[in-house]
Amino acid sequence: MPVEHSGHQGGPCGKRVGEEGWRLGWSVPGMARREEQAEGDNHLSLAGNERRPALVASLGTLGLWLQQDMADSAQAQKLVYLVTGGCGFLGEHVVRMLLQQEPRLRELRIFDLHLGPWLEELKTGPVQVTAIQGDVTQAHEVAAAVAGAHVVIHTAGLVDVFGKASPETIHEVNVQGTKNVIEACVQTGTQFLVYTSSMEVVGPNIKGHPFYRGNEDTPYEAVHRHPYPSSKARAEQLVLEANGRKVRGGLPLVTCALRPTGIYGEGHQIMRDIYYQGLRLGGRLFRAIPASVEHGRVYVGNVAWMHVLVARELQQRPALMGGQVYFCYDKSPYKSYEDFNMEFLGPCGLRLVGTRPLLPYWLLMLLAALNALLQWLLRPLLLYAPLLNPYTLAMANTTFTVSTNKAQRHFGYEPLFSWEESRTRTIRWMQAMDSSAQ
Ligand SMILES: NC(=O)c1ccc[n+]([C@@H]2O[C@H](COP(=O)([O-])OP(=O)(O)OC[C@H]3O[C@@H](n4cnc5c(N)ncnc54)[C@H](O)[C@@H]3O)[C@@H](O)[C@H]2O)c1
Ligand SMILES: C[C@@H](CO)CCC[C@@H](C)[C@H]1CC[C@H]2[C@@H]3[C@H](O)C=C4C[C@@H](O)CC[C@]4(C)[C@H]3CC[C@]12C
Repeated sequence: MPVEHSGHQGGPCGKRVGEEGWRLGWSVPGMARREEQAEGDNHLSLAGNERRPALVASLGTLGLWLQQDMADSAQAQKLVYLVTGGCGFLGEHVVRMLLQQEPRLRELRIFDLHLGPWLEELKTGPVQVTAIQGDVTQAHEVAAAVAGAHVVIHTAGLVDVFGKASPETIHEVNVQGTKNVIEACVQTGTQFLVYTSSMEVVGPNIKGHPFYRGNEDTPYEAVHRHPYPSSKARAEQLVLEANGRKVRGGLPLVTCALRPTGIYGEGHQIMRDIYYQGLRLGGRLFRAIPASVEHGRVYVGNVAWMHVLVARELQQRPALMGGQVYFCYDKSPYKSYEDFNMEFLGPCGLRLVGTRPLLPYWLLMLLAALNALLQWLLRPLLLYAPLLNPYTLAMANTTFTVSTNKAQRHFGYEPLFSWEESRTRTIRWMQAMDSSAQ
């Protein structure tokens, strides 16, 4: 069961486009709808040109419309957005979703410790895309990036439940980094802040209590010992407490937090690791968790869409949405962590062996504890960071699922991608990844 993070191997996952294929082909259903609408408008104006007697009057009206249209779009394209962590798994989807779905965007700033080469392709579009290499733990770098932005979407974070980084570093990035973002908004006069929180600010808790299809108001004993959930919980609290603070110029800061459950989709590193692990095991994975343990999952495109929508609607309904938290949800089915992964790994040729866990839970716990010990012993020599440790085992083995419509009620959220689409896109990405490895 203990596995290390993957090396690269080819596998039976199909032969399609190269690894970057999902990036090049990136589009959303809403985009198609906007194109259809534009075509519809063209038909209308052509039909108008055919009616000769009314031509002079129509041209005059057309001129007025055009002027109005140009004025509208000049007026419309006025907002500056900043996405921190914009080159991460979720951040990249948020960036692309904003470019496709936020017509009022004038400039999009992407702030990240590591900038991706794919940013270059975005710079040729109508929106000014500004890539900023920077560190959220450096207050002056954050302030410089935030200055002049209308909206900040703060997704940057250190996501580590495997013991790769020290607790101090996790705290520094996730808590101090978030403090820096809040202070930058206050000092420079940015009024809207959306924070990417996590289901883990709620649970699962260290006692292993199930959270079965709960919502934002479900009582749950949130107890954190692990540095990652503790840091996310503290950062979320800071963001929510900052709601209503006066920013430079005197207007109130409006903040809210989105709490995704386990995100999946194109670019998901852990899915990649599990896939390569399965290949190393001869195309098999061995069931470790009972199928009855439900683990909440949400498609990355829908999480990105929720960020775009919440950022937009926060400006329209600050009184309702300011200081609120929203779970991220869609129509992904409720399943165990392993069964859910098989929705994608299965079509890529992997098999989950066993209808029940193959090892007793006490043995898994022992292996997880052994991994933790090995990590500690080997730390001076090398980084040993397997997927299985006492914390990840507890996460995978505790029911935590969400059932809510708060986002729909507060800001009209509906998932942009159906479950079938989310599944297909994720499978295609895995197949592309596999063919590029061969
Ligand atoms: N992946 C999930 O399942 C999941 C679930 C719930 C919440 N989240 C949250 O979503 C956010 C994004 O997670 P992700 O899965 O995309 O992770 P990721 O590691 O892919 O992305 C995080 C990004 O933040 C950047 N970053 C890290 N430290 C930074 C620093 N000091 N300064 C500037 N940038 C820095 C990284 O370079 C990276 O691009 C995180 O805040 C995470 O806590 C993730
Ligand atoms: C016990 C193993 C047998 O197959 C499986 C171990 C799986 C774990 C590595 C993952 C189980 C649950 C995952 C977490 C969850 O989906 C939610 C998260 C919240 C987010 O904020 C960060 C990622 C994560 C902690 C995610 C990490 C991987 C798991 C622990």
